Amino acid sequence: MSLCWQGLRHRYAQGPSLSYADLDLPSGQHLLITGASGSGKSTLLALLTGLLRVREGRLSVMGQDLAALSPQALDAWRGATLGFVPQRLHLSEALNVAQNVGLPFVAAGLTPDAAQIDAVLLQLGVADVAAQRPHQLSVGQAQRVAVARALVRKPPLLVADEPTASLDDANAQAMLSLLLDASRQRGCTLVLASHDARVIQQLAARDDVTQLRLA
Ligand SMILES: Nc1ncnc2c1ncn2[C@@H]1O[C@H](COP(=O)(O)OP(=O)(O)OP(=O)(O)O)[C@@H](O)[C@H]1O
Repeated sequence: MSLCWQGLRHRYAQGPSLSYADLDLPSGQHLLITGASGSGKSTLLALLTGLLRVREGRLSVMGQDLAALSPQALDAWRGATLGFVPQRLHLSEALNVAQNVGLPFVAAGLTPDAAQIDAVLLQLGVADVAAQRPHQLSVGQAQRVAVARALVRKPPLLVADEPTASLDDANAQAMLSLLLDASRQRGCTLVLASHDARVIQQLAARDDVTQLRLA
């Protein structure tokens, strides 16, 4: 199982108590988390990525029981296991494209691996803009750079939060294809939270995607 939880619940001190139906996601399956605004998608992503500690229930992500990790071990686990594509791409204007893609190494206290950066830029078709700043990129190029940054440390898990929310149809389609293709090529598990009807319609038809609807 790549993802597995039982009795998972998160209680906000000044907010709702959110409980999640048990799930076993077989290896090779991707997970699409859907649900209306406020149904708990972001909270679930925060639990799966270790940003919120599991206080109730059991949660295993890529074979690791997250509750068993110290805060330091959780940081190290996150750096080695998880590639994250945020809704707003958060590319730094102070850095060029190659430096942005190298940020996951810096965050882990490592020297950016130039060969891995070059390889992922090439794979995602943005090697030619490596020296440019984010504001010089098209929307599509910026998406590719954000996905390259998520993949540069070869994580087995790729997580995207509402990756198409602010995109027109063409760029939304491009982003979705990018995430699916990158996951297939690298053998990653993809976890995607979205309430975008375009995404749900396209992914619902695939037999390698499990849909989790939150109420
Ligand atoms: N830090 C917090 N403190 C208290 N309540 C919170 C906190 N964060 C989220 N909530 C509440 O928890 C519920 C679930 O929020 P969450 O952001 O997980 O939902 P969501 O499905 O991602 O929504 P959206 O699609 O609007 O981003 C909501 O009622 C929200 O108001």
